[in-house]
Amino acid sequence: MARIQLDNVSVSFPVYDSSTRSIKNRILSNNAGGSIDNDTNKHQSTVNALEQVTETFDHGTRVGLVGHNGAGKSTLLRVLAGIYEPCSGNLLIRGHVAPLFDIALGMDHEATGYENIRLRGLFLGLSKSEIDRKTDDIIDFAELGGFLDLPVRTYSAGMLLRLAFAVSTAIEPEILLIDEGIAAGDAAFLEKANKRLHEFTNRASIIVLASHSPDLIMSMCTSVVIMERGRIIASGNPAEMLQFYADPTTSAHRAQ
Ligand SMILES: Nc1ncnc2c1ncn2[C@@H]1O[C@H](COP(=O)(O)OP(=O)(O)OP(=O)(O)O)[C@@H](O)[C@H]1O
Repeated sequence: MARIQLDNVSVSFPVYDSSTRSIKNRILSNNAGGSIDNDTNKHQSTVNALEQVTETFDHGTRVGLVGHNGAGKSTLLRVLAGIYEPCSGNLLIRGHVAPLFDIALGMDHEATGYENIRLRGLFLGLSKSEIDRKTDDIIDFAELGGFLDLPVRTYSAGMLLRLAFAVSTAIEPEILLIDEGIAAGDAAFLEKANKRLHEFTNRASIIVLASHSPDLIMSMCTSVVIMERGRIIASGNPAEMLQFYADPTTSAHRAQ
């Protein structure tokens, strides 16, 4: 059974050569982003993107990550995808993780569309024989015809998206990570992509979706986690959590 367990997971980014302007920082306290630690001696700041996140997502969970800009949603998804390592804490992931963001990651812009089907497939953890079995389906779905023989640097943004989306959704996901905004491509492709996304999500055991859209959260999620400055401040059922987030008297609202 798929499972995600985060135990006091923290992620911070050192930023060198930063001007720390502490007086200005104190006057203009920021509402977005994680917390910032300044070390004036070393001209270094540290952005604390995730701080001591402890949470468990079990089989059947469809969780929405909600929070202001810079609250840590994408960082959390990237930690779950193995793109970022936690600086401290423990992370246990049981199940094959499929990230549906940075979907062109692992592609080589000098290689052809066909070659990139293999590259991206390997990047997503497919074996060579699995890629062989799925290649016809990917080609049919992408509808790029003769362009698959050309280097992908010659593709438009929408064409690249077609190819990347076709490969990314050809796998059998156990844990599906989605950052909202897979919205390039023309209308015909978007309709097809939405249908495929629906089938794809139905096959996943755990979904973690970062979104600013209450409608999307309500339609997809069984639970919601509210993030603020790198921390989880509340979690529960979607309707209650969205109400909490929209409540002008809570800190979650003031941080927007
Ligand atoms: N590569 C990086 N270097 C330095 N700071 C970073 C980096 N990536 C993210 N951060 C910081 O980490 C914090 C969390 O960012 P993150 O992208 O996770 O937020 P988010 O909740 O996804 O925001 P949004 O809703 O705007 O997409 C922010 O303060 C951001 O400035």
